[in-house]
Amino acid sequence: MQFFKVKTVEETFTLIDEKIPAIEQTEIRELFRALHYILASPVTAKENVPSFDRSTVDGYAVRAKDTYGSSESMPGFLTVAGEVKMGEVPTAEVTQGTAVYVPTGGMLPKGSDSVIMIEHCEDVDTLLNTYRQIAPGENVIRAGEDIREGEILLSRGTKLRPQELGALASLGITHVTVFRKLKVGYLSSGDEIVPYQTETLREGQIRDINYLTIAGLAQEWNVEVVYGGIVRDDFAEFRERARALYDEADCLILSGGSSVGAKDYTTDVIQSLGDPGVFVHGISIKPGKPTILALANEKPVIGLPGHPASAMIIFKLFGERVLRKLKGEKCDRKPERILAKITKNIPSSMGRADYIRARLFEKEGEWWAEPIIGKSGLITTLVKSDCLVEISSEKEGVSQGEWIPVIPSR
Ligand SMILES: Nc1nc2c(c(=O)[nH]1)N[C@H]1C(S)=C(S)[C@@H](COP(=O)(O)OP(=O)(O)OC[C@H]3O[C@@H](n4cnc5c(N)ncnc54)[C@H](O)[C@@H]3O)O[C@H]1N2
Ligand code: MOO
Repeated sequence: MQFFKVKTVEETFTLIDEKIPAIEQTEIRELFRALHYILASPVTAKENVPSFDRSTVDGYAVRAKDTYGSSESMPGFLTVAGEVKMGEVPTAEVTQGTAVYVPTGGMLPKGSDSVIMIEHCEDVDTLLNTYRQIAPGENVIRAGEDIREGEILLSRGTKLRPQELGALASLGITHVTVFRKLKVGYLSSGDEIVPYQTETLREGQIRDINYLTIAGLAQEWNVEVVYGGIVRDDFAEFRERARALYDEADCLILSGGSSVGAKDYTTDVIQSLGDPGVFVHGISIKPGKPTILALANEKPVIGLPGHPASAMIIFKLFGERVLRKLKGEKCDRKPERILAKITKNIPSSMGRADYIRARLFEKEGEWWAEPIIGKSGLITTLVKSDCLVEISSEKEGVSQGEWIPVIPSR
């Protein structure tokens, strides 16, 4: 009889971070096609953004000190000396006692250091009454305030979110060097599992759920999935099919057969793929205890527990981390969590982390999580839930009304 040497959740994350290498291949992508890719070379700014001082409001460019002492009851007086046109270098200059009209985003004219908003002054036939005093730099973005020439804007390993693409666009960068898109191979196992397209099930058969849930998550993470089909509980066939898929992909995901039953061949199949082999078999977590993580010749292999809710939760928690490391992403932060109050008592065992499916709702300005109770073989427990409540291994359950960490799903 084989027993699991279980790892804690924290130990598992540490092992993933230590062991999973980034793929080596990179590619150059046009900026518009680079969303969610991981930067493989740092980007240094070749110019200032903005390249000139600009106004952040519609108003009058002035020398701040010319407004000192101005108030509603005691306005100051300036002479309007012209107007700035958008996208053009101002022809007018600001000198002592003068102001130049400037629209939001317009270039600050020479001599000015700040902009007074139009609602704080009044232009009466080029005589400007100022009803506020303003400080130097007020309502102005300085040249280089957003990005300074020479600075490292983005480091290697940065995930390109829309805001990173925007920052790159501001510099006129049209192409970026990124790690190429990952390709994972997915294989379901089990004599009872049949393609989800099967119209009529024979008694004892189950349609392949995990392919859809796991491939769906992978696609959400910008990873291509190659489906290897369903393999029967036969060691030789399983090994052969797993090997073929492994050769084709950057990472192999096997579902089912991860436990220690007589027909659970996944561990042996994974060990046959290459060294160093399995580094986690069993995590002190519920659900998903029989999870397998391995590295076969630099390629990660993940053995997911067969129960659909377990497979999806484990892939979300650990599979995502494995793929982020493999993609070359810097991942120094834990998954996003929010705090919510729990609606009922949940018992849990010390030394085991529990991830409870739950539904979030707002009541009187506070977030509450209502647990969706059900076995890990029930996919609808995930359909009804929109978050996972985390009960860490140091806790013996949670009490109704207690604030607890929650991982929301999108
Ligand atoms: N003696 C023990 N038995 C089990 C343990 C244990 O610690 N000791 N752990 C249990 C837990 S927890 C889980 S989770 C399962 C994991 O089992 P396997 O990974 O070996 O998965 P299977 O036995 O192949 O399948 C489990 C269950 O899930 C269904 N399944 C499998 N693949 C799919 C799929 N692609 N789509 C839909 N459903 C699938 C399968 O029919 C089984 O019902 O082990 C427990 N046993
Ligand atoms: O831990 Mo298993 O994943 O409960 O069904």
